[in-house]
Amino acid sequence: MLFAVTMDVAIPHDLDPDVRADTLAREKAYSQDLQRGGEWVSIWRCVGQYSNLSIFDVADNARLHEILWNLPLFPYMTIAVTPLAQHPSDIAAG
Ligand SMILES: O=C(O)C[C@H]1C=CC(=O)O1
Repeated sequence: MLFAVTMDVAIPHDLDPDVRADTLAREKAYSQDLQRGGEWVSIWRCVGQYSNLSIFDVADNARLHEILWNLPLFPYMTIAVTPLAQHPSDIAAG
């Protein structure tokens, strides 16, 4: 199942710098592991925002929830999920 997910990040300015650095490093490793595994298909920076738009290809809603819930930055994110379906005009779909 395909999902488009936007993640808006708002890390508190007074967060301990070591905690911030550790959280960001764990977030990057977590994201890249899932990208290598094929579930996190792509990640794009939303221009001018501390925000990304990502495409996920996962087994079901529960799996996407598990992935998002375990993001190291989850406590500092506002997340929006859009389920995707094939578009009838998509030439790649045949
Ligand atoms: O920078 C971000 O958009 C937040 C986050 C999501 C994955 C990742 O590596 O960082």
